[in-house]
Amino acid sequence: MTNVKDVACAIITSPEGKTLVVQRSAKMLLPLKWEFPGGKVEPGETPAACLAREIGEELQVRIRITGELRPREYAYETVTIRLIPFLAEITAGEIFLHEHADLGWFTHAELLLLDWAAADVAVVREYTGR
Ligand SMILES: Nc1nc2c([nH]c(=O)n2[C@H]2C[C@H](O)[C@@H](COP(=O)(O)OP(=O)(O)OP(=O)(O)O)O2)c(=O)[nH]1
Repeated sequence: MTNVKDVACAIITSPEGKTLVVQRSAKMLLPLKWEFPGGKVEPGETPAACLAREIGEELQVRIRITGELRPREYAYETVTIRLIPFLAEITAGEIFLHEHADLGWFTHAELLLLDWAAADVAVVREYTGR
């Protein structure tokens, strides 16, 4: 498909096994939907490099990538994205939210109850095994 935007996102887990999710602000596209932190891959950038940059910008922490899930394409009304999910852990820093309305650390059962950005639903199913 033409003009698909690659979006890298991080599924960050804590040592206790909870998963970090962020809530989009009321002023963003997809207002107040929950998503994994990340963003659009820029020209010439690898998805992994994009993720490190976006996580620095959005959360002010550094991460280590530990795995990948299946990329998922989703056609919104105005844009089609390919969401590229990475599994990751925080290696340095304290989270400070720069762009999002809220964040939470959730169990797998709790993840399934959130109001997700539509593209994320398939990723969350694969991740939680539901
Ligand atoms: N970061 C992230 N974006 C997601 C997820 N699921 C999902 O549909 N998206 C969408 C929302 C946006 O349209 C796009 C990511 O763009 P972005 O975060 O770099 O930029 P943005 O929302 O500020 O959008 P824009 O104003 O730059 O167009 O992917 C997700 O889990 N994480």
